[in-house]
Amino acid sequence: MKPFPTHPDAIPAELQDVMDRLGSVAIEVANRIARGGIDEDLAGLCGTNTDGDGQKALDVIADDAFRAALEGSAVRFYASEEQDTAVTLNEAGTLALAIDPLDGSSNIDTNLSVGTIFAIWPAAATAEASFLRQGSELIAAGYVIYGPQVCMMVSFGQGTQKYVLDPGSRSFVLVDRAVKVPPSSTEFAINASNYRHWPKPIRAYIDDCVAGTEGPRGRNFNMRWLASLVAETHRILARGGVFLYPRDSRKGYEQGRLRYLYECAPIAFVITQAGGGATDGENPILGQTPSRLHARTPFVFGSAEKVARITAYHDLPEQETSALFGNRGLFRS
Ligand SMILES: O=P(O)(O)OC[C@H]1O[C@](O)(COP(=O)(O)O)[C@@H](O)[C@@H]1O
Ligand SMILES: [Mg+2]
Ligand SMILES: [Mg+2]
Repeated sequence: MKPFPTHPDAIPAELQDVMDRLGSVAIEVANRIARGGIDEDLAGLCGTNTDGDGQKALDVIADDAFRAALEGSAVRFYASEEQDTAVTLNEAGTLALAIDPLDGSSNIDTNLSVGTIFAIWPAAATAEASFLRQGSELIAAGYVIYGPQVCMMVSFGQGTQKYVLDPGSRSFVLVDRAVKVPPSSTEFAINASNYRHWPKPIRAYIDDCVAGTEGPRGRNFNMRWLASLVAETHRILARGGVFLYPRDSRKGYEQGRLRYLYECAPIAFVITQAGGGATDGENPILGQTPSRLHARTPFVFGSAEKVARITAYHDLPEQETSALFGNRGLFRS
C-alpha cells in the first residue's frame, strides 16, 4: 500500500509521487520519535544552523531523511531551514520544495507534539527565483504532526484535507476533505513572556483579551502556548482561535521569529484554504515575497474574524493603543 493515498482531486503524478515520498519519511520519523531514548538521543544538541538556532539530533535526522527521499523525484530545488542554501536535487525536476524538517524541536525531550512543515512551488530557472516569490503562488503545502496521533494536513489549492496515519497499514487515510477553521473561539496563543517587547497594537489586543468580562470585550478568554507551531495550527484547525508571533524589540526579533518559507507561507496556505485568516499583523502573508531564503516575518493566523480584528488594532490612533484597555475606537463603532 502507498503511504499517501491517491488524492481525490487527482493531483499531477509527479506531485503524487512527492507526497508518497514525504508520507514514507514522515512514517519513518514518527517511528523514530516513538523509539526515542531507546537506542538514540533525539534531543541531543549537535550544532547550529544558519540562523544560529541550536540543532537537535532529530532536526538533522529529519532533514537528511527528507532530502535523501526526494532525490530522483520531480523536486528540482530543496530549501531547508537546516541548510544554508538551497540544494539542487534534480536538474530536470519541475518542483521547488521548502521544508522545516522538524518544527518545535525544543519539545523533543518533553514528549509534546512536533512536526514537519512543507511548501511546494513550481520550479523556476534558479533556486532564488523558485523560492523568493509570493506565497500565493504555492501549488501545495501542508504539515505532519507527530502527536498522540500522526496526521497530515495538506492543501493543493482546493480546500484543506486531513489524513490520519493508520499505524496498522502504515498509510495515511483521508478523514476530512474540507477542513474548516471554526469561526469563533475564546482562545489565543502567544508567548506572553515577551509582553514588554511587543508593539502597542499587539499589547492592546492581548490586554483586552486578558481583561475578560471587565474589559472592552466583555467576556473571558483562555490562553495556550505550546512552542510548537504545528501543534498550535492543529489546535486552531480543530477548534478555532488565534496565534500570534509578532515582531518585537529584542535583538534579532525585528521581524518576529518564524520563517516565511518554511513556516509562515505553508501554514498560511493551509489555514486560508480552510477559511481562516493569516497576516503579518496587518497584511496577508500570502501576498508577501521573502527577500532571502531564511527571511522571517511577524505572523498572526487563525479564525478569520480574530485575524481581522488584530489588523484593526493596528489602525487605531496611538493614544488608544497606549492606554490599558482604553476607549478603543474599534468598540465604539
Ligand atoms: O520559543 P518561542 O520564542 O516561544 O518560539 C516558539 C516557536 O518557535 C518554533 O519552535 C520554531 O520552530 P523550530 O523548532 O523549527 O525552530 C515554533 O514551532 C514555535 O512557534
Ligand atoms: Mg519551525
Ligand atoms: Mg525546525
